[in-house]
Amino acid sequence: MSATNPTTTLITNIGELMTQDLEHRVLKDAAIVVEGERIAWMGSSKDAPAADEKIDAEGRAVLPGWVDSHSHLVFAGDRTAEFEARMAGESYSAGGIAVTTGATRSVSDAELTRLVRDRVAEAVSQGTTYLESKTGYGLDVENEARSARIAAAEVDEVTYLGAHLVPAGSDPEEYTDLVCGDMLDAVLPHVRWADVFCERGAFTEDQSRRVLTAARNAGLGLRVHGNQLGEGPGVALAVEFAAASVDHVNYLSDKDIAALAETWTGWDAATGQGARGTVATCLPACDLSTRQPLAPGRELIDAGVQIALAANCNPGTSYTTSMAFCVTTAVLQMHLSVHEAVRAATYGGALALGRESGNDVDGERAVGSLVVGHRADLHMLKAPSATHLAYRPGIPLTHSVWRAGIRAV
Ligand SMILES: N=CN[C@@H](CCC(=O)O)C(=O)O
Ligand SMILES: [Zn+2]
Repeated sequence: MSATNPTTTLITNIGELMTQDLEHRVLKDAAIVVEGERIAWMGSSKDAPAADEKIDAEGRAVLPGWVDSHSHLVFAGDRTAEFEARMAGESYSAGGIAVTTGATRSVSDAELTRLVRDRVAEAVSQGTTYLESKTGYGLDVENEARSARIAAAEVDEVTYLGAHLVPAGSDPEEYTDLVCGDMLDAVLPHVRWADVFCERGAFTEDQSRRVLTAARNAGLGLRVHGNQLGEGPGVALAVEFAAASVDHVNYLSDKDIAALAETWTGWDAATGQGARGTVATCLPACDLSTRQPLAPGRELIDAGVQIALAANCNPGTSYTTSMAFCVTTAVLQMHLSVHEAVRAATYGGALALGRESGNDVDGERAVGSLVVGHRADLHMLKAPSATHLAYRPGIPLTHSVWRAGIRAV
């Protein structure tokens, strides 16, 4: 252990340490040492070194904290009435985004910040330790820039989603110009990613292509909301632009699955080396709340596609921050194994955000897996194994959480 930072915590007597590392190791009767913000040591309890502080896990399981790579946390208001109508048989349409945009524009910066902060706290209390949020409920230059600025202060990764909906009364082509021009310039200091809702009722293939091109030229990483409400060009566009992820992916043709798989052929899963492909991000809470077919996570994995699971917290389609619920659903209804589901919600999310391997020199530590040198993002369960996440559905199983080495729960 380094002499420069004497604060070390040994967590010992871990019943199951699911590392989600490249070897997919699951250690029994394990221990882990956290030093500052990093993982300093992992191994068998009996070999554990001394530390400043010692915590007895009493046989509980420890996993990486959840990496939630898709959310829309910058909003005010809710859409209870729309949800009730949907449960009564209405179908989801993108138009509801306008309702949230009106509510979001109407609150002060301080109130919007408080709302985002409360949602982050809710997520962390359930084991989420790394969180992305999109803009997309501002939809004009001033309000998109405000959303991006507030998000940048509260979450780990910010995605620009000016291309969420064409505001009522705007010409779609002129609005797309704005998204690619002044609005992009205004958000740029605060964001690392750009996204486009490529779907009927939102942005066409051509408009989406323009948004992705402008964002790429501005140096942003790309993601796409695609194939949520029907088959469409979203996946093909994401592949064409080498996007980091395509999200939703409910309606996929065989060609879409093959195209996604093809993006991963230059990447070696055993070493994490080579060109990363496009992650398919499945959003099971959203699928249930919109009564869409669950994304074909099993087929995607079997085809060789790296997938992520994310909560997609937003007031329209998925008003939850619970990654555990997504993992449970992925096991019970999407036919993933527990290990696969936890991997998609940790390592998979990190892959989707380009944070699965880190540079330990400049502090950009990797997240989503438990490896010496990676960020100490730990999730201890009130259970002896991760299997309990699916075996005991709906039971809050978070016992404690460390985020960048700091005890958060
Ligand atoms: N599908 C597009 N965007 C959000 C929903 C936005 C809303 O309805 O407010 C989603 O990811 O599901
Ligand atoms: Zn979304």
